[in-house]
Amino acid sequence: MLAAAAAATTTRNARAAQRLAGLGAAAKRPREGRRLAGAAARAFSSAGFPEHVRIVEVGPRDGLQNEKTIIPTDVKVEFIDRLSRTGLQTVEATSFVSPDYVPQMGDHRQVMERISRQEGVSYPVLTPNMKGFLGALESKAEEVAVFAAASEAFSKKNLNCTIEKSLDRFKPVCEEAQRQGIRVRGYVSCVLGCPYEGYIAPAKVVEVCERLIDLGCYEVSLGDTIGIGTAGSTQVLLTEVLKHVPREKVAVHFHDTYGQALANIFVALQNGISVVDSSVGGLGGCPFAKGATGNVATEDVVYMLHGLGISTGIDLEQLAEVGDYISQYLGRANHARAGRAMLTKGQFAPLVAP
Ligand SMILES: CC(C)(COP(=O)([O-])OP(=O)([O-])OC[C@H]1O[C@@H](n2cnc3c(N)ncnc32)[C@H](O)[C@@H]1OP(=O)([O-])[O-])[C@@H](O)C(=O)NCCC(=O)NCCSC(=O)C[C@@](C)(O)CC(=O)[O-]
Repeated sequence: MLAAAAAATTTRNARAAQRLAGLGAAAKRPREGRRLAGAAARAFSSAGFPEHVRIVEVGPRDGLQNEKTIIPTDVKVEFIDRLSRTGLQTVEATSFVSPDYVPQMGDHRQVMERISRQEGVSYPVLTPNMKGFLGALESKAEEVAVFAAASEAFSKKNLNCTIEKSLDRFKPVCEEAQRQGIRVRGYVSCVLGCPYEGYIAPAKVVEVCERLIDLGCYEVSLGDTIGIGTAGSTQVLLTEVLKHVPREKVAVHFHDTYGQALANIFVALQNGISVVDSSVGGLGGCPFAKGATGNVATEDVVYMLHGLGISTGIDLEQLAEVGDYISQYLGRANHARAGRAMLTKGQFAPLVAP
């Protein structure tokens, strides 16, 4: 399946490269790209990097949740549908949370009803408690996510309860999900720092990760909620986490406040991690972490991954168009550097095509 996904991407990227570079020069570019990607893949996979990375696109949820003006449901549906056609395997669609806390996600039911679900694409939704889970179930969600924090202060702001209480609330969610055959993903926020408490000890992150895995989460995503991490602190954290949690159950989720997200993802890849969360156009922010910027841009992550010879199954050109669509709708700058470059006339087409 991975080989098939990689082959499909190769063809799509080759076509994209031809279109973007202008046919004269492009005729050779896809071949050069493939050669480069092959050489990079050999070099990096022998150094322990994954051969394939699954991107968890969180734009429709993390990306939009902090927008102050309510976005029409039609636009959210169009956004999700466009993302689903880019080769992404996972598009986090919405949150079944209280509209008093996050008004932007108040149309969760309508979003789930109206999206065109593509085969092979998962549409997880956030469910902080049984009320949210039951709503998700009625909306035929096939995957949900519970979200804890490694910081008590953040947990109180985000979920209005302690970490322990949040885990108590997740227990019946995970049990019922298991009975219904629904996959549960876990998040841990503030893994590299908290807007209220500052430094967070890696041991605390490990403890919450282990609790989520014990509850039945198939994967835990480590959230650098305020984008404060560096390559150094990411490595220190992963060294601890990977002593206790199997590598294949760990994902990373970086915000890009300090511009370090790509470097941190590179460190995660070096540690063999193969699931990365991101938002097209670098959208996003958390209503409970003021001043933190959006997620790392998916376009930039995919460009880096393809450059390392790591397959994603994603058509980068199509993805860049979706990032542009939503940025234009929101009337804000597109924060994806690779996305902007690909869409700018006269820019060099990417050479890589894994
Ligand atoms: C969890 C609660 C609900 C607790 O909030 P609470 O006030 O303690 O809840 P409650 O159980 O006392 O209920 C209060 C009211 O909320 C209702 N309620 C209760 N549950 C739900 C629900 N699921 N959906 C809709 N309504 C709900 C409930 O029915 C009741 O309504 P009333 O009787 O007063 O009319 C609240 O704190 C909440 O909704 N928080 C939202 C947090 C959130 O969405 N944060 C952003 C996502 S996390 C994030 O961005 C970080 C992440 C994942 O991206 C990773 C990273 O970057 O770090």
